[in-house]
Amino acid sequence: MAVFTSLGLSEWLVRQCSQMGINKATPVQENCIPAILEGRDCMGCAKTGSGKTAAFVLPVLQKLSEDPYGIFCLVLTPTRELAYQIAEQFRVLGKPLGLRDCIIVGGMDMVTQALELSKKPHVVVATPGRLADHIRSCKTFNLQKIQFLILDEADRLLEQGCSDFTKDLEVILGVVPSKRQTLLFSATLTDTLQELQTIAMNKPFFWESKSEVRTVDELDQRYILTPEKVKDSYLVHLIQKFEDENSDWSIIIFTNTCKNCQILTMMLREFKFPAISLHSMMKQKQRFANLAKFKSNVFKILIATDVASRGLDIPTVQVVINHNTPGLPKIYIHRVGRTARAGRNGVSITLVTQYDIHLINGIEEQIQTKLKEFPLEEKDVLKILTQVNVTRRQCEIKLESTDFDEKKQINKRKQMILEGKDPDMEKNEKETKKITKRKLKEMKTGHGKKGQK
Ligand SMILES: Nc1ncnc2c1ncn2[C@@H]1O[C@H](COP(=O)(O)OP(=O)(O)OP(=O)(O)O)[C@@H](O)[C@H]1O
Repeated sequence: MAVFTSLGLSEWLVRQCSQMGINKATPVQENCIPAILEGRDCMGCAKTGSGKTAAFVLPVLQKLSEDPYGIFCLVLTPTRELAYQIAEQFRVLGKPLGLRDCIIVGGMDMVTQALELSKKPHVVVATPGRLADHIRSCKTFNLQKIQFLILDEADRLLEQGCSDFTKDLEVILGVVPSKRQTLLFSATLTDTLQELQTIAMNKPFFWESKSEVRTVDELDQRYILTPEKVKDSYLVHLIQKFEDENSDWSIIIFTNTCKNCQILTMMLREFKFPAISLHSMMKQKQRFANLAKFKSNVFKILIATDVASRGLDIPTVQVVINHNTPGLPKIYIHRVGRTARAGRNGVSITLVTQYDIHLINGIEEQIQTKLKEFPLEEKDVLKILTQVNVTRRQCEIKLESTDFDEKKQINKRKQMILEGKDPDMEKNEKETKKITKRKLKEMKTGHGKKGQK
């Protein structure tokens, strides 16, 4: 590994790194930093926890110190928690510069953010939706002079699907100068390479870690094959085992929906485990508070949806449990990447039902590694089966008596309004589509309801 001075970084930055305990550059840093300092656009694809953040923060700070003015750099990232984490790296490494940063994310006060933007911070770290809202509604700042546009978790930002950033990105790309340096980073860039190249237009320097295996060597990847209805018992048993065998432990459990996240948290608390949740139906302040409690080890278990699967850097996490098998290999790669970071060891355990075996095959093919079975005594798990399932059912009933589902509906409607859609019209259209689909199916099979013509 190279020392930072040999990469062209100034003394003061090398000193800042060493104060943070960073003395030698990781491969992604060694390769991308000189290219960025030369003024090139850059695409960096390196494994989770390999120091991609510093690979862009350090050269930006160096350039900023040579010609400081605001707003100098814009960083876009898919989640709010990640925006805070990136801003913190800028702040710590850029301390001697008196760096001024500003974080623009949803769920926080817009007026305060607008005021901060108008003060021309050096670095703006934002989630695309909220920044696009500011661009549409506010004329007190502009991004016309930025030197750097950075897309962290770039493939996620360009992905189309449930939370689609493309419209917001269009708004943002419409107001940043075409003469700029564009830096794109992720552990999984390759699927969206084509789209990314349209953003980094100037023959970007592309660096990808060479290894075929797409997860880190220090990660011990395991699976447990379980029937759906025994899954929770395996989870409770696993956590009990970690608690019994380790004095210092912390676990992230990923699950597929906000509701499941909430129910699992309630259930694990019934079993007296120190669990806390993180999902998108929580108020933003609560999300930050819960993450802080987990980071400081007050709570040793974080149960999260994929809102926490990318980028979060919590070195103490030793275990990641996938309560559901991720549908896409790249989601798996990011989830399990929350442990075994920066050379540390870690374990990931994926709970696999008989319906998920094809997903595991797909994951293994992509990561070029075979998962190994996690050894457990099944009879110990079956002993707690009834108790766990009864507790889960009680938690489900408890949650149903709250307004959780109602809140979900309200959030969905709010989201549609923000996207310029009419929630009632959308609902009617959906209903009509459903009815048409059903009728077509009935016509095909000739099984109309009795009495229907
Ligand atoms: N050169 C280095 N030597 C040792 N540790 C480093 C070095 N560079 C960064 N780190 C540390 O490694 C950890 C992971 O870095 P970072 O969060 O940037 O990873 P990443 O590659 O962005 O991961 P992900 O793909 O999960 O977002 C951080 O705690 C960071 O401080």
